[in-house]
Amino acid sequence: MINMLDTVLTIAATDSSNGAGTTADLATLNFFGVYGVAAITAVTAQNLNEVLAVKPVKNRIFTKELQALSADSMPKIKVIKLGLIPNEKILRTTVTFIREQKKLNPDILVVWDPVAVAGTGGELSEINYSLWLHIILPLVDVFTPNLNEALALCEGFEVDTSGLKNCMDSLTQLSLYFRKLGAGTVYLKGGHLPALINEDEKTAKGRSSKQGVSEFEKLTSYIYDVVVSGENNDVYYFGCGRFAGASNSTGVHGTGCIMASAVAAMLAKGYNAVDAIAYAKAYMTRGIENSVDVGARSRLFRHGYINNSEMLQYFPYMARTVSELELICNPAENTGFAPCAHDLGLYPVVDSSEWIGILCENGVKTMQLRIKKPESSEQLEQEIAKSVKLCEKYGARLFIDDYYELAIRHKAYGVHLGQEDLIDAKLNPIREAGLRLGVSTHGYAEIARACLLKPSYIALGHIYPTGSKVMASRPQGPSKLADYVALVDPAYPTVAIGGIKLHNLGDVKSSGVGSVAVITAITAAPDPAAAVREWLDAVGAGSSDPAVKTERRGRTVKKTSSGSETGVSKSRTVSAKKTGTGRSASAAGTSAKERARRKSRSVKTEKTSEDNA
Ligand SMILES: Cc1ncc(COP(=O)(O)OP(=O)(O)O)c(N)n1
Ligand SMILES: Cc1nc(C(=O)O)sc1CCOP(=O)(O)O
Ligand SMILES: [Mg+2]
Repeated sequence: MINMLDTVLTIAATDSSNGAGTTADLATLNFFGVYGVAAITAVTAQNLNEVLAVKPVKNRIFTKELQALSADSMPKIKVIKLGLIPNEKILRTTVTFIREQKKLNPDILVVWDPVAVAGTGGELSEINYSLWLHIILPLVDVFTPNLNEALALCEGFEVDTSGLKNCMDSLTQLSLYFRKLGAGTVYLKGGHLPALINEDEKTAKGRSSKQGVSEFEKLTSYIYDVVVSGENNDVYYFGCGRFAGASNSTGVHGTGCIMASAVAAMLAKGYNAVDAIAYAKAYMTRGIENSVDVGARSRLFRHGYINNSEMLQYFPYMARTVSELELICNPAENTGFAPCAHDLGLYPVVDSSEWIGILCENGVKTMQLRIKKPESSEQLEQEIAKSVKLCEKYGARLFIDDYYELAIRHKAYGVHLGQEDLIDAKLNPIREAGLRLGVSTHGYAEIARACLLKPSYIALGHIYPTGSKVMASRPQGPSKLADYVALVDPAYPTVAIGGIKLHNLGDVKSSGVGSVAVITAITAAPDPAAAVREWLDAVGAGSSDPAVKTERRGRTVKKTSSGSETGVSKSRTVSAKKTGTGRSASAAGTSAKERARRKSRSVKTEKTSEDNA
């Protein structure tokens, strides 16, 4: 269903082939359930081989289009997406229009895809954008150049392709150039990177990393996009497999337009820029892998929006550091964390062993010790040791928040880490000790990062406003919670957290989430023991853990068919259902490496008979 109030205006040219331009933009917006309107800047005659003609519309007509679309009789525009602008006259009118619109509605967002050359090679615009960057970029909230476009706009910049780390640093510097000129979020798409790698580096396959994957392989087998966003120039690396099916063509027609429209749609739906990019990227991967070869130089993208576990296989991975990004290149070594029950039940989060005792005595089977201000390191360690003993006695699962080294030392059941914690945490010792890992997420991008780490569960927060923690993000609400659960379940157990009380529990449970984490609903209750019992009645204590088969806490190590070791037993897999007609590109086009990676995304937990009881 299209929400007519989430309106996106695309300012772009037509494409007679409908692969790119305004019609592709409108198709994309439609699939995302937002309402699209268009102001045409030029008419182009194109097919999947070439651009035959570009005819700019008269500036007078273009001005009227904008006037018509901004009239009171139209839904309010939430996002403006800029595509092909053929000449300076149209660009000037566009800049004036955006300034006026931002004055009337400061919340309006602008996405700019700097189209200058068609994917098939034809020149589309006569504008020298380098001269305009300082005027346009301060008006732009999300800037989406591909690497070729970015390099054309930053004359003299050379990408350092000598290894993944240097390359990512270099792409970050390039993104920062646009940020300094005023762009909001910069989303630099790295698909064209292999073309920049020189002959010496191609033959330097011997320069292998310690994992045995050469730097050349790392740079060419996967696509890395760099996103720089926020006041502190936070860097996000998005990585995904390379679609091999497009290698002997100019690729899939219109992907730049479709990507920018997908981002615009997600912004109109209220997602932040980084989450919008994460989901839009999944949409792109799905459409590219199912693209159709009609015997032309470029392929036809296949649209289609879904939001459930089928989409997970197309999701990018997100990393905050290059060493995290390396996990993408070494799927066989990225074995994931020990599994836990799919349904963890009521999951109180408390700050002392005294509370842990109360929870254990009243039948809680999953809990977390979260001490934010320990009196001393000795007191902290004693509290952890005492809590572990209590939980062992009562057969309860104890996760330790933040202090993973102490959790390992005292053999806790698991560890819970947030996105910031993950930047410095050493994950290998946690994995090797067989402890479970729970990871906090607050939207699609963080879910994409969690999936890269293959944790034991994924926490989804914060659902409602909470007084227990200062949050950087907005409350997600039960509807987004349901979307996130649909995406990651059954691959990962899910835990909802943040502002959950008995009065909103019904909506939380309707999302299908496997566990409910609460602080104040129990710790601030007048009679905490009674509150625990009431919550246990409402949520349950969860199910038993998967069978314990190895030396410590049940990590069943199996060989996959590809021969790599995984830390989980695979009882179910999330299968890709191929949609529509025509030749599906997936089987033919997806590289063996990518298929292996997909395989490693199969279901993370075992569903025991108790799970289904
Ligand atoms: C179950 C669960 N979910 C989320 C959190 C929050 O963890 P984090 O983001 O690391 O924040 P702090 O709790 O450390 O403030 C959690 N603790 N438990
Ligand atoms: C510790 C914590 N983490 C959150 C997240 O979203 O990551 S919300 C939260 C506080 C939860 O407390 P209450 O149940 O009192 O709202
Ligand atoms: Mg933390």
